[in-house]
Amino acid sequence: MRIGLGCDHGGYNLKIEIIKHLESKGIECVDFGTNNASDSVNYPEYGEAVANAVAGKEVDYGIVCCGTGIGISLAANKVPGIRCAVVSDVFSAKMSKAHNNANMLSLGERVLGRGLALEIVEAWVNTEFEGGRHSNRVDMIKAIEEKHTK
Ligand SMILES: O=C[C@H](O)[C@H](O)[C@H](O)COP(=O)(O)O
Repeated sequence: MRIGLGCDHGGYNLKIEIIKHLESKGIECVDFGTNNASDSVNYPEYGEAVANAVAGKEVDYGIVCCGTGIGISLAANKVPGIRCAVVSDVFSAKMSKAHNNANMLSLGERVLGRGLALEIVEAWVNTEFEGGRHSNRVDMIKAIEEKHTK
């Protein structure tokens, strides 16, 4: 599995912890920046970069971090084909994959402690989409996207 990661300055330290964790499990990580926590940058740039890589199948999934996880997820979700879930608990992390087939996860460094954040990542990475009745609903999300991008 190959995962793309991105963040702004507010999510940088959490992103580094996540990369360390994923690499320790043998998961390949591609880092789309930013590269430090001290220079103020704009989260839409990094949300879009990771989302483009996911949509273009350069990576299998994306994980993004900012202060709250909200802004960077909003940017990522503007890229067609992206379903980026902002998550702050383990149950929602599992459901975002199992029911919503989220292809990106977004976390807030100013919201979550390191331990919970890594548990969320672990749960999300190890959960599969259940398909079945949920496939139709995910297709309906795609149909909305198509209706509004024509
Ligand atoms: O949703 C946006 C993110 O939480 C940003 O990380 C946050 O707005 C950055 O704030 P500041 O520029 O005050 O560090």
